[in-house]
Amino acid sequence: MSKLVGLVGWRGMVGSVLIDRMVQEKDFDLIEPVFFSTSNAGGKAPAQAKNETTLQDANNIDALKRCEIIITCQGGDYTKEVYPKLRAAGWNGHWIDAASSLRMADDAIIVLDPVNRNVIDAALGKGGKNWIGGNCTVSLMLMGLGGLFQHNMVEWVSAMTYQAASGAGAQNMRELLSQMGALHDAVKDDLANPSSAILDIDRKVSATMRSAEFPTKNFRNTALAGSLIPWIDVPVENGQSKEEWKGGAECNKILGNPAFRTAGSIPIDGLCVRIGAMRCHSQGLTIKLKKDVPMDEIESILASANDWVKVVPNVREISERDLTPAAVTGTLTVPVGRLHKMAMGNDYLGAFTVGDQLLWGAAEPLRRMLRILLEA
Ligand SMILES: NC(=O)C1=CN([C@@H]2O[C@H](COP(=O)(O)OP(=O)(O)OC[C@H]3O[C@@H](n4cnc5c(N)ncnc54)[C@H](OP(=O)(O)O)[C@@H]3O)[C@@H](O)[C@H]2O)C=CC1
Ligand SMILES: N[C@@H](CC(=O)OP(=O)(O)O)C(=O)O
Repeated sequence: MSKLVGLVGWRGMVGSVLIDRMVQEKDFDLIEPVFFSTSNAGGKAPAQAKNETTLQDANNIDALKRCEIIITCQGGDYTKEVYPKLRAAGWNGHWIDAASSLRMADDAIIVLDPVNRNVIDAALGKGGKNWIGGNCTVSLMLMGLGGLFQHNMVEWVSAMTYQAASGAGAQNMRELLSQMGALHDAVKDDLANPSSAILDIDRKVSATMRSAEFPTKNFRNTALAGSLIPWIDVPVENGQSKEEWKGGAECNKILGNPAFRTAGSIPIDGLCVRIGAMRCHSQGLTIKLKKDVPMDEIESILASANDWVKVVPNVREISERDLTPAAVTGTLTVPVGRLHKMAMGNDYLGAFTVGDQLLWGAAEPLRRMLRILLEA
């Protein structure tokens, strides 16, 4: 008989991408899904439902307890509220979660199986039950650079990120487009006139961006369209934002290394910046290698690390075509390019990588963890 799998948060942004991928990969053929809701218990479950066609209450511990596996994309507040109650009620099933709340817990594994299948298998062998998706920026960097870590070639990494609006949520994606529209509206007539002065256009754009009417509620009163935001998430120690802290903390945990900032861990740090892309995060990377390795060897190590990474030759036209959010969005491909030895020395590697933050950055590692559990 198929395992009873509870799905919470399936109609949100990450959840919808997860369901799409589960349909594409025919995962529903292997499970008996139970759909939960925090807002519409008793309503009709989506088309993928089989025997359980009614939405269950996502806050009802007894209803959740029936499931052998629960996947949640509902968010951190839901996890903090429901997960402890479920375990306290004696539930011993597998918990697969997109939210960050449990990531650094000792009994949780951050799942990214093309990179850390060994860590997942070891935890499974010891009876592990908590499988948490990593931060999108972290997962995408490891999908791109996985080969270098696998071959123990990395002394440290500096990551400068260019993160999409989707990372902040669905409302922020909408607000980015509203901002773009407002800027265009402000200069529509001037653009239609080929002889209008560009500095007049620019003045109107700047005035619109700074006006009180510009739609900025979701981006904390800051313009993103035509601008950028050099801070993501709350401040933590050492002048870092939490998004920057996750780079070091989560990468080391995913790789099974000692804890970040302790002996034997890999220093990973940088600056995380929001830009006006829709759903692809990009990163400019400076990688200090443990030794000088020839470029052709580096390229072949990167390219063979997993089935989704794609090495893009360091050629202008190919980079402009293949190494952009516009090219990558909605795909599982993680291109890595701009590969070159840097002016600081032959053991310094420059790289640029792009990835869809709702696929490998959020939904796909969860879906693949479900498959691992179903096949175990
Ligand atoms: N956004 C991202 O890039 C990433 C997010 N995550 C994590 O995933 C979790 C969910 O994020 P995200 O998918 O962005 O959250 P959403 O806000 O899109 O969805 C969360 C929940 O909101 C409820 N909801 C209320 N109104 C609507 C509506 N109009 N349309 C759809 N759902 C609605 C739904 O619950 P219900 O059906 O019960 O009413 C839904 O499951 C968070 O913990 C986040 O940290 C992880 C990685 C990346
Ligand atoms: N913080 C990420 C998105 C995200 O949800 O991250 P996390 O899963 O670590 O909370 C971003 O803004 O791009």
